[in-house]
Amino acid sequence: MAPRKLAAGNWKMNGTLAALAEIDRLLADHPAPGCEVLICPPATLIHPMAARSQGRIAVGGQDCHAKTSGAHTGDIAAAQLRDAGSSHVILGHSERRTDHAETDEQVRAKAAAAHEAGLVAVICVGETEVQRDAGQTLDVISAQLAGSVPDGATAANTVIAYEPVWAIGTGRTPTSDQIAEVHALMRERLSARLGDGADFALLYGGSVKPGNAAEIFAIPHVNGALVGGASLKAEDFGPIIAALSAA
Ligand SMILES: O=C(CO)COP(=O)(O)O
Repeated sequence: MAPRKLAAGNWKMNGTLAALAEIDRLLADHPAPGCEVLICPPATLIHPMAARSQGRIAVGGQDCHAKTSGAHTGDIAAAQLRDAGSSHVILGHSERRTDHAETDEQVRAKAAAAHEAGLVAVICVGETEVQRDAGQTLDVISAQLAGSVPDGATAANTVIAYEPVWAIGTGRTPTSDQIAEVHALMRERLSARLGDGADFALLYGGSVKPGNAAEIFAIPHVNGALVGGASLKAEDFGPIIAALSAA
């Protein structure tokens, strides 16, 4: 099995019901994309987006709790995401690691909960600019992978996204060689630890735009993208989907 190609959008804390018009535009402009398409909107939009996309676009959450239910005000269980129409959930995004002090251990527990609920976990890793400048990138990625990916991870239930923190929302991207180096390392680490590590979809994320998508998708072991700002509008996300379909 070759890794699947996945164009994933992370809407972060953006969008109200009116933004679902972008789904209609995407479906009209790309009726039969040559890759999987996933959008992870704010939790308030999961159910209406799933209803609107009729299974033609996968819908996901941006976080879940490690427990199945209980007294956790403001949190959402993986099974609740699934019940609302999600098939995926982003976990360990750097904004959650920073804003909510999430640790690798917590991300690992959340991913196990996601798997238990039948969701695909999109687990994020990435170095800060200070860590890159200090030459620690490969060590940081190795440690995050080892700590955040649960033992039950398979290519079917887990996707890994490499998102350098300094490239998120900045318009800056690593060089192709820098992305290739990290993706090769991730492939090697997953293959060493998990039976089907060669088949995991590995995404790049951080300032992916229509103008740089084709170049990024040509890099070995890049099987798609996790797109923030450019996933909000069909006119931007559409060309990224087209570039991945053609890759
Ligand atoms: O964080 C990201 C996706 O999860 C990337 O965001 P941008 O594409 O806006 O840089």
